[in-house]
Amino acid sequence: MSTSTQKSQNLFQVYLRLRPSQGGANGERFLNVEQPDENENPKHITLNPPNDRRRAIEKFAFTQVFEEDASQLDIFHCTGVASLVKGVLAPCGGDGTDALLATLGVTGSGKTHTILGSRSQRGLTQLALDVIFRSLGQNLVNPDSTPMLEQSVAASDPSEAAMFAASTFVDSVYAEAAPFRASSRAPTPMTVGSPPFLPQYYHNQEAGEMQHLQAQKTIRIVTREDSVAPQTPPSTPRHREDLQNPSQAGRGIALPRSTTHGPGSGHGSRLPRAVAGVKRFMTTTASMRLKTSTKPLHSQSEIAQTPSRRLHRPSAFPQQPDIGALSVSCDPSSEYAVVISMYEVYNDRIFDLLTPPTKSAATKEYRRRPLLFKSTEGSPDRKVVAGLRKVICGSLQQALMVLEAGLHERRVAGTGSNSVSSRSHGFFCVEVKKRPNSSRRNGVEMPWSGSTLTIVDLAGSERARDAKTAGATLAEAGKINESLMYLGQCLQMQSDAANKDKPNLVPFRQCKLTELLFSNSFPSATAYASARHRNPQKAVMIVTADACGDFNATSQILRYSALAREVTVPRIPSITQTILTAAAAASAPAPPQPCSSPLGSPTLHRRPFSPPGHGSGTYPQLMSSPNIVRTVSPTGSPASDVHRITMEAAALEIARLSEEVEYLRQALEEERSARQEAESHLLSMEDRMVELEQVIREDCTAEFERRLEIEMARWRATMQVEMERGEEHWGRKIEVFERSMATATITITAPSGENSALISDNDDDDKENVLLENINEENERLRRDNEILRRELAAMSPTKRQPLQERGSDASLVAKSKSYAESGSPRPSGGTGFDEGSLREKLENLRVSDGQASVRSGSAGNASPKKMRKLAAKRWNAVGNDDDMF
Ligand SMILES: Nc1ncnc2c1ncn2[C@@H]1O[C@H](COP(=O)(O)OP(=O)(O)OP(=O)(O)O)[C@@H](O)[C@H]1O
Repeated sequence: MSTSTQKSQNLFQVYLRLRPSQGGANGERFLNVEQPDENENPKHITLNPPNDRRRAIEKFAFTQVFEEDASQLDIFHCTGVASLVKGVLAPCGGDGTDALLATLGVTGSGKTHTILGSRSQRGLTQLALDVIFRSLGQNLVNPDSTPMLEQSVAASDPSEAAMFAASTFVDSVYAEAAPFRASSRAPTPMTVGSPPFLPQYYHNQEAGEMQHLQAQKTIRIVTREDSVAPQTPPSTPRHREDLQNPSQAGRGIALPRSTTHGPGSGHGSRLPRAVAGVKRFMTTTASMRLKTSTKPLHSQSEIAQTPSRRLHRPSAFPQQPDIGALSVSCDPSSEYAVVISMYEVYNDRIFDLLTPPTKSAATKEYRRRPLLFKSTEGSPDRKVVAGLRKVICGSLQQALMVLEAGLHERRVAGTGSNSVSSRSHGFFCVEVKKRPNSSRRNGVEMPWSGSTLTIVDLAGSERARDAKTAGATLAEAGKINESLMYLGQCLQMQSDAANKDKPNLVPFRQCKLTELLFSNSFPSATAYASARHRNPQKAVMIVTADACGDFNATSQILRYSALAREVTVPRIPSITQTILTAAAAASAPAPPQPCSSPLGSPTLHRRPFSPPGHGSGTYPQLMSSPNIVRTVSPTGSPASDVHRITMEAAALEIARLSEEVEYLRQALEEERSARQEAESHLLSMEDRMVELEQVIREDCTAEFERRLEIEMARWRATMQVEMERGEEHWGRKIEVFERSMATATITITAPSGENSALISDNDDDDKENVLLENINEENERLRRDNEILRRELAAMSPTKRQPLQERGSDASLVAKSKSYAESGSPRPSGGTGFDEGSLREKLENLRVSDGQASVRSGSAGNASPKKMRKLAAKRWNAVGNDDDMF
């Protein structure tokens, strides 16, 4: 198991850190570190299954193993965080190398403690930030004094991010610095202040060092009692501001101020106040996050409903361990900008931790929108988390404030295994952007490039039975375990590939977590073709474990994360063999000699195990079974022989039954875990469906409102047009009416003279047209009547025709007309000929030009067309009466 050669081949360097023990199920230590050769670091551990001698002892290899007494500083130095930072800063020019630092382990094993530290000790994140800012020194651009920095960084950022200067962001998130005081809300983690009920020795300023040591000591003595499941039912995720937040005094001393639901709260009621505070402090201080809750939230929607409030500005951050002497070099010919972003992977979806939730218009709930991990226009060959909020920090202090704000939003919950358990995989990204120094000096805006250090605090794997989770928290656990299973597969593939010298085929696209962790591990397909070739990231995984914790969960994690694994110890003889040996020894005072048995078999064997339902027999069956072989002492009495045979059969039966029981127990365990997984999957699916439904409803409502708006606008426009048209119509009518009134007035007031003649002329034209129209209509009618009459006439007898013919038939009329035409003689006026000419004559007659007629026609001109028609008809009748046309 050589780890040195693997160091170069693996995608991850894998370190193991053991936490100070809390005690396992029975407090038995199952994990031992193998002592290394002289001047070497420990690299191997052995895993001895507790209370189960039949399970093999396994041996695992890691890049390095850190024992319980390893400090944060040891971890920082030995895992090579400084060299990761150096790769990111790229002191020799170029874009540098992306780096990934992650922790993996069972819930409560110390992942968050390692990555984020406690209120007295800094974690790897704070230490890495410290090194970055100290190393950049004068080369770091100050966002507050550099105009247009956000714009220029945003222009070179491929992830469609919203860029902010840290001062703007911090002012929007934090309220003004306030002195320590009791409030309705727990203060921000790591806030320094003097709790009102500190015991005397904590208040002693001169004893600062002692306090510090005391604080560290308290961290080391976390007891199992402190971490037992809360009395209240397990709660679901909650906001950090809802978590109880003990303050920190001086250097890492802090006591809680309110009673909580978390572990320790139960003790708090029984212990004196200060002691209870210390007790709770012990359970909570080892992580810088807030661990216990004052108000449990029961579902994700409850979280969504909680509007974000302004946080209390932290007044100080821990300074230990001190790495003031450490800095790495940066590129002196470049200027740098440090850009920070934070997000979490929750239920396989990505949520920004620096963007506050927004209130949904439809549901009135506060929700975060999931983001996509995708290729963008600016990054076609590499996927990026698109649409994050990113903050440009000009100092370590600003970066820590941003980190604090992001952690405040991360989902945590109290479970039976950890009082504040991370329910999501947290990603903290430090992008170190760089461009040539000369860029601004020459007035030419050069694009920013650079690399990213990503620090990941993974959620811990957990067993529902131990964690005592239910409902949404159980569903989350299902998702967490599922994503960790995929991560395990990827890690196993990488170590298998490294061991077998085969190319890495890591199935990292199975879930968001593995995609985010591994997608930068390989050069992209198009990277070689593109001008900017990026190196694969350098990655460090720190596996955390409790040597006395949950054996099954720990061994599972170690199995897939270790760089190499070996089964070193053969199986211990089974119970069957033990019983048989004992039975044989008991019943054989003298060495037994084989003799012919009734069944005639020569040797004694264990009956092979058959799973239930495969013909396992009862005692009489066993006795008659040909597989059973008995040994009979030649000197023994028949009674003792029978006794011995009975014993052997009993031993076999016991062995068979115990194997059967074992088999059933395993099957049951598998079934149970499968059921739990299925249930949690179902719950998470239900949650997802509810969320989807909500999103669809919101979308539908928005769409409906949009369409309604369009329809309303269209309707309003149509109505406007109609109204205008109506107004125009009535305007025209009124105009016509007014004109006719005016004409009538003029005609009445000036019946004679020049004007009168003129008006009369126009009126005459109008009258003529109307009359002509009426005459044509009348003509038509008369033609029809005429036709009818003619038909009637044709149907009559000749005697009856005569009188009518005398009145003049059509034919005679036509003839008459013809004769007039031929003779050229004028037609007699008032004749019965029905032709246009005579009608015109009649019209001419009608246009009697005396003043009276003009008046009448003038008034007719003002009348409606209907009235005019009536008038014309009357006149026609008058004419008809005068001159009978027929
Ligand atoms: N090396 C350590 N030294 C001191 N205390 C530790 C150490 N590791 C863990 N602890 C303490 O154990 C408790 C649980 O640790 P932590 O929250 O880091 O676990 P975790 O692995 O992040 O759990 P989860 O996955 O549920 O979030 C914390 O109170 C922490 O302070």
